[in-house]
Amino acid sequence: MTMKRDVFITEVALRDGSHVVSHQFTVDQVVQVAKALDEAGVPYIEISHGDGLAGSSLQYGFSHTNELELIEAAISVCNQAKISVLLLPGIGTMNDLKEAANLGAKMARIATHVTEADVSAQHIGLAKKLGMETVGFLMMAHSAPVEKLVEQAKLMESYGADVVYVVDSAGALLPHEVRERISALKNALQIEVGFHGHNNLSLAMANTLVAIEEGATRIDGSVRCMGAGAGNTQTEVLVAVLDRLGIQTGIDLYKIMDLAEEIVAPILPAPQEITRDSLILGYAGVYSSFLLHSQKAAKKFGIDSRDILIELGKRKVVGGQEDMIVDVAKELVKKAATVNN
Ligand SMILES: C[C@H](O)CC(=O)C(=O)O
Ligand SMILES: [Mn+2]
Repeated sequence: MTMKRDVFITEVALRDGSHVVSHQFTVDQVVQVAKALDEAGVPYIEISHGDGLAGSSLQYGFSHTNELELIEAAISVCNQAKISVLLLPGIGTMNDLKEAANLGAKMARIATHVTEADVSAQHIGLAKKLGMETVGFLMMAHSAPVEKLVEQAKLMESYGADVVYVVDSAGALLPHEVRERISALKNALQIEVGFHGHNNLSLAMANTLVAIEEGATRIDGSVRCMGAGAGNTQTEVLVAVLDRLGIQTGIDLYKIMDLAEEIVAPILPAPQEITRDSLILGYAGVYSSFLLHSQKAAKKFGIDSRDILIELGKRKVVGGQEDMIVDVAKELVKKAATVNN
């Protein structure tokens, strides 16, 4: 029997949550989480390095286990859930996508900075050719005006995307800004619209509900908020809230609560909360995955990680510019030395 779903949830703890464990997921962890998500009725489970396919590198952090091995292992234990992969053109290649599709990944999410959708044309085209459900993922959506977002989403639609997402990578969007963006996309596009939130300003749930009110039907969540920064919209809470609203997700509430408590919570290095640093991410509009890199640099150079993050926000740094974190830290140290002399 096919499950009626009003909203389709993509669980991202095994991809966005990879940032939380510095990309050290093991096969055993992935198998346990994916199996339980599948049994709970989650329709899509994303698995890749936190920065997408082929993200394992000095720049982004090396993975413990090759992501293709993780994808293969997850597919082997899922009966109904489809495995999704994330790919950032320039990090992942066409070949990486082909390998994931050959293993059985059914959905490809092609992620670009919100103003750079044109670099997704080839990858969206290839994903469609490979028979994958294809999503355009417009990151750092707070950093461009609504008209720009619409223009870029239309490009992704024209390349063949089945869905376009508003991605609040920095957890910086306020509810009225989510409303404007989702409603503009709903008016301009023929395809489905999605929303991916981060909880740095404690607004992930509110923003997700606004997105659904405006017609978004694809929603990302992470169990126990296991995602970069303060994490994403908490999946098990979202399932409960949507159930109260009479919106069907097809996900079993008790089962997703149990897996959150018994399987995911023990994997977290610390419970996900809004710390002063993750709050600054949302406040300054900085990519959530810069958190751990900035904390590391702050420790190394003996400065306040908030100062690094605020400066990165001023410079409007985008994903892929992780090397700027150390540059900024060095400049701050130099500036402080000049002031003190
Ligand atoms: C590569 C990023 O971590 C993608 C994402 O989840 C975001 O921009 O948010
Ligand atoms: Mn994210």
